[in-house]
Amino acid sequence: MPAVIEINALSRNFSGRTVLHQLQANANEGDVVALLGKNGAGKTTLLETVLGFAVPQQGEVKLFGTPSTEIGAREKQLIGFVPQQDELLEQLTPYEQLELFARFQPNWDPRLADRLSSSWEIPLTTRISKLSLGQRQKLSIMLALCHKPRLLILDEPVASLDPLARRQFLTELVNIAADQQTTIIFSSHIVTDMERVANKVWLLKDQQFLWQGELDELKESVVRLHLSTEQSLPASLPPLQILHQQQQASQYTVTVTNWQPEWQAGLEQQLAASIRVEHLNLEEIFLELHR
Ligand SMILES: Nc1ncnc2c1ncn2[C@@H]1O[C@H](COP(=O)(O)OP(=O)(O)OP(=O)(O)O)[C@@H](O)[C@H]1O
Repeated sequence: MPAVIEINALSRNFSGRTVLHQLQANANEGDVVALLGKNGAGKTTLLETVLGFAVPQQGEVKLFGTPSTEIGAREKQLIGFVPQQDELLEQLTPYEQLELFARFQPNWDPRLADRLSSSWEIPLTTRISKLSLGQRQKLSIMLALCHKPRLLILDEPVASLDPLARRQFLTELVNIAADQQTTIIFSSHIVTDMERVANKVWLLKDQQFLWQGELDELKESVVRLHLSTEQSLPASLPPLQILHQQQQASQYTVTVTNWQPEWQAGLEQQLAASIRVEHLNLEEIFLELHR
């Protein structure tokens, strides 16, 4: 079975300025991918390219085994998308918008739609133009979720949601990824949320994936070492890559990548040091990688 998403040597530029360079990644059924990057790193550009909205200058993206710029109506029905700026029809009410959308979606789940609209208190009979930003965002999420997509792409879906709605939304995501084996690509600046639900991370920096792989492996690789030694530390510690280093007398704090637990004993011996390894959460890792 082909991967749900295959990104192959993908490059994008705007007016000669490279935004994405030679990206390579896969996502399979049931993967929940956290797409991370600073403002302007290229997250929206990548998601829109994955969806086939633009032809890349180099490389390609395949969805369900077909180039994303060539997918037909049948594959499109397998995709749910929450864009950064919603595309709701201002003159309709949420009820009318949901009805209209459901008409074109054979897999529409009316019970899920009823449950979400009631727990999210969507004012079903108010014109969309009169809704708050958070209510609009909830409605956009419903349109993407309720037809039971096999691929769900969410570009900053929770920026305007209150903490309660965000928590409910995350629970829905976890459920659909587990129950339906939906593949989810999720971009957000609320990194703690992503850490709760993602099993993979795609981290964009300087036009490339600085990390593309399992979240657990990233958390094992980037750690903070607390060293106590009377020796001065060498400038580099290959194969570790030092991201940041601080010293107070004989105490060093060194944040590294490429860490492997089995190296601890050898490093302690080499540096005549005792070492405590501190594991970081995803937000701390993101900050360390952007120092
Ligand atoms: N249509 C376009 N024409 C020219 N440049 C563009 C276009 N779309 C995006 N860019 C540029 O590409 C870069 C990446 O933009 P993109 O919106 O993909 O970033 P992002 O990671 O989604 O940012 P944010 O977190 O702020 O939403 C930016 O420098 C942006 O100015």
